[in-house]
Formats: sequence, structure tokens, C-alpha cells
Amino acid sequence: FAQSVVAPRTPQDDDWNDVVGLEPTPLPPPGPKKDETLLFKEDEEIVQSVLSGTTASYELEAKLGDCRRAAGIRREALERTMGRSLEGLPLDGLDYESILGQCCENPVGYVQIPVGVAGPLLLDGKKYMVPLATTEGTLVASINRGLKAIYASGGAISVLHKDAMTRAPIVRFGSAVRAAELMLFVEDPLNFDTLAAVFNRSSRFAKLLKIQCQIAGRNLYIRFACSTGDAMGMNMISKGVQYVLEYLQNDFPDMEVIGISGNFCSDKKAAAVNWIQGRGKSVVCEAIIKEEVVRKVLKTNMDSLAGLNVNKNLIGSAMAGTVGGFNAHASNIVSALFIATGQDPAQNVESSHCITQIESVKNGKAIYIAVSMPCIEVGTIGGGTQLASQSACLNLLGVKGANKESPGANARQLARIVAGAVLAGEVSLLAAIDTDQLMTSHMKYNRSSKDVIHLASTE
Ligand SMILES: CC(C)(COP(=O)([O-])OP(=O)([O-])OC[C@H]1O[C@@H](n2cnc3c(N)ncnc32)[C@H](O)[C@@H]1OP(=O)([O-])[O-])[C@@H](O)C(=O)NCCC(=O)NCCSC(=O)C[C@@](C)(O)CC(=O)[O-]
Ligand SMILES: NC(=O)C1=CN([C@@H]2O[C@H](COP(=O)(O)OP(=O)(O)OC[C@H]3O[C@@H](n4cnc5c(N)ncnc54)[C@H](OP(=O)(O)O)[C@@H]3O)[C@@H](O)[C@H]2O)C=CC1
Repeated sequence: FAQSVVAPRTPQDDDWNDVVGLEPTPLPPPGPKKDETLLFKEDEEIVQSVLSGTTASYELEAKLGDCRRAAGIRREALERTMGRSLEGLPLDGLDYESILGQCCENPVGYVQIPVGVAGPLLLDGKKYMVPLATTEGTLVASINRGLKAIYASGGAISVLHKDAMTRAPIVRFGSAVRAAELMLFVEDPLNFDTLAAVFNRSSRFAKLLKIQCQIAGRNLYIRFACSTGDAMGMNMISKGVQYVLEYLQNDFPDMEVIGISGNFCSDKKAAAVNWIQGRGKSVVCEAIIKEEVVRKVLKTNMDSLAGLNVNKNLIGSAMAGTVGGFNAHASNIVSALFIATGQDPAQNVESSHCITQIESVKNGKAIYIAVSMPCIEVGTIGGGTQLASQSACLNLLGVKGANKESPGANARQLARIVAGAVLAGEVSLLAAIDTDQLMTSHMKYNRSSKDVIHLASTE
């Protein structure tokens, strides 16, 4: 190890590929490819211009006015520069115009992720079939089993008790006294209507709900909370906050804006502030599962399941010092649903904050299970939700796009569905761990048969 550190290698070194353990995939022989990268004869000239540095790769869309053509030229230039093939990464099949200026810069193709379906999820009296984009074999089967158990017991009930996206800029003064003066000003209820009017001018749908500060020396962190209609809302709230900061600068000219985000928001990080106060949609989802269903569908018994939940999800997570991680695998379900429906996958961090509770009820004839998720950050408009495949998954759930009659209703319904699916995933995985089924089920659904045979032959 020490030797490899003292002798750093570069991609130009002959033995580079031995060091990183990667053999370059040779470029395919000339001839027709599955996806034709270059569409026109003159594209070869443009590839040369990118290779020589005369044309910046990221300018191709603007220069050509044809996004698919730009992606093909960029990809061809990339393959030649690196001497590595991108065969296997599809090029055709994506609407490149629809991602321009919205979803991704410098596109060279797209990654395929299988979408499985689980259900029905019987939630608040309605049935949903849940699309899940994952490469973890067993996950869909597990959620499906949990949903079956919930369905057979009469369904789940959800409560959405908060809907507020947050953004907290950091501002700084010459002294803590001045920082405190601004804190008292923005937190004064008498000033709220004025600040809300300034904020609300930034959008037809974003509405300021609350401002709360945290002070550290002469730094002030101002946490704005607002409703954002059917959008997840990060661009919307950032725009609104910018308007308010510009307004505050009039009365507090000595205020220095250090950054529009000061991490007290807190976006894409595990944080106690989100766990305690919520961010995005705060949802609780609960169900009562009958003893017979626990025995027949989940193949376990109620006392043992409730005990495992306490020892693993509560005590075990406390011992691990978790923030928001008092659950078995909420992030599995959140990520799969996020990717399928075009959410920002990085917000999986706080969206997966969840505490799972299981207790015996009805004189020991059933279990009560609940998941409390204070930070589900979802939208049905904006970001990746408008892409064709993600939009199809939202359509399957009946929450595609903006809700014209009641703005925000689609996004809130999606948050409830996320919590319902998490409830199912929790009960099924816990049952699998309780019955020592976790490993065997993953050997069956999560490994190629070749490896399973190998494992069997070495036992
Ligand atoms: C795999 C099962 C469900 C089998 O469980 P089983 O009870 O043997 O299944 P079954 O064949 O008796 O079928 C019961 C029901 O499960 C569903 N089901 C059953 N098979 C399928 C399938 N192929 N495709 C779709 N649905 C399926 C289906 O609903 C079926 O009902 P039916 O339709 O037959 O009336 C079970 O063993 C299980 O849930 N295993 C747990 C797997 C799991 O949850 N993995 C998640 C990832 S683990 C991880 O990433 C996080 C971790 C573990 O590290 C976190 C931590 O630290 O705890
Ligand atoms: N800027 C940042 O700091 C961060 C940005 N992001 C990214 O932000 C993107 C999402 O931002 P977000 O603000 O959600 O989306 P958008 O930026 O797409 O904003 C939503 C747009 O939809 C319009 N709209 C129309 N109908 C509705 C409706 N019913 N409800 C709400 N809006 C409606 C809004 O109108 P109007 O113009 O009137 O508001 C607005 O123009 C994602 O790509 C995400 O990855 C993620 C984290 C941080």
C-alpha cells in the first residue's frame, strides 16, 4: 500500500490499468453501431473541432440547435479522447430537447434502471400500483409482500401534518449585536406580512409560512419555510429568499450575504433540524396487521417482530448514534420511488428519515405498525418529473403534473404514497430478518444463478 502511494501513476503510464484493475474496452471496429453516434457527414468535422479544443463540448447544443446531434458528436469525441468505448450506454431513446436547460448538461446517453411494480397499496381507501426503479433484486418482492400483508388487514391510513420546504441563507455582520438585531426583526410577527409579500412576489405558488433563525457569533442563519404547490420547491424557495435578502439589504446595509444556503436548511444532508422540525412533507402512515396475516404472509409471530423492531430499529439505531435512522431500510423504498418518479435522488438523505414503531394491540390479536417520516421532499412538476418515463410512473400513480383544482394536492398525495410503500418495506424486511430469511432471499433474487451454484458447491 505504501509503495502504491509513493509512486502515483497517471493514465498515460503503461501499467495504469493494472493499478486500478480496469482493462480498457477497445473501441468497436468501424461499421454500423447500434446507435449511430454521428448523424451527418459534416459531423466528423465538428468532432475534430471538439477534439482540437476549437469548439467547447458544452456549446454544441446552442451551436447546432439539435440536441440529439450534439449528444452524438460529444460522445464520439469522448470515446476517441479516452480510447474507451461507451457501447452499452444507450444514446437513442431519450428526448434530448426535454433535458436541455432543465435536467442535465453535457449529455452522452442515459443509464437504464429496471422498474418493477408492487401492489396494490391500499392507502386511505384507494388502491395504487407502486413503480420502483431499483437494481437490488428482492426489494420489489419484499415491498410486494408487505403490501399484501397490509391489504389483507384492511389497508393503511396516512396523515400529512406539515408541508413546508426550507432554505436558510447565512448572513454576517460586524458584531453579534447587529446579527441579533436582524434576528429580532425577521422573527417579529409584526414584520411577517411585509416579508411574506416580498417573498410571494417571486412565484404564483410559493407562499412564505415561517422564518426562524439560529445565531452563531456574528453569523445569522435564517431558515425560511414555504409551501411550494406541486413542486418539490428548491428553485422556487431559493428565488423567494433572494428577493427577501435584497429587500433586507435596504434596512441592514451592513449585512453581508455569505451564501444563499448556510446548511441550516438543511438540503441533502442528515440533520437534526430536519428530523425535529420537518422539511418538505411530514407524513405518518399506520396500519393494524392481523395475527393470522403476520403468521401466514410474513411467516413470523407478533411478539418476536415487535421485539426485533425495538432491539434493532430503536436501541440498535440509538447505539449507532443515528439522525433520523430509526428504521430498517426506508431509504431503499424512498430511492426506488424517487428514481422512478423523477425526484431529486440526492434528497433521499433526509427524505428517508423515519422512525418505525411496532406494538401488540387488540389483546395480542394484531400488531400496530407506523412509520413517521418528517422530511419527504417530492414534487410532481419541475426537475426530472417531466421526462417521459418518470412522467409515465407518476401517471400510473394518478399524480402526474400540476393539480389544477388544488395546487399541491398531487405532490402531497405522492408523499403519502412514499410513506405507505415504506410501511410495507419495513414490515416485510423486519419479518425476513426475524425468520433468518434475509440471506436466502437475497441469494435467490439478488445474485446470478452462476454465483449461487458456486456458493452451493463450496458449502
Ligand atoms: C423475498 C421474500 C418476499 C420472500 O418471502 P416469502 O414469505 O417466502 O414469499 P412467498 O413466496 O410466500 O410470497 C409471499 C408474498 O410475497 C410477495 N412475493 C414473493 N416473491 C415475489 C416475487 N418474486 N416477486 C414479487 N412479489 C413476490 C408476493 O406478494 C407473495 O404473495 P402472493 O402473490 O404469492 O400471494 C422475503 O424473503 C423478503 O421480504 N425478504 C427480505 C428482502 C428485503 O427486504 N430486502 C431489502 C433489502 S435489504 C437491505 O438493503 C437493507 C439492510 C438489510 O441492510 C438494512 C438493515 O440493516 O436492516
Ligand atoms: N436551487 C437549488 O438550490 C436547488 C435546486 N434543486 C433542483 O431544483 C429542481 C426543482 O426545483 P422546483 O422549484 O421544485 O421546480 P422548478 O424550478 O421547475 O419550479 C417549478 C415551476 O413550475 C411552476 N408551476 C406551475 N404549476 C405549479 C404548481 N401547481 N405548483 C408548483 N409550481 C408550479 C412554477 O411557477 P412559478 O414560476 O410561478 O413559481 C415554477 O416555475 C430540481 O431539478 C432539483 O434537482 C435541488 C436542490 C437545490
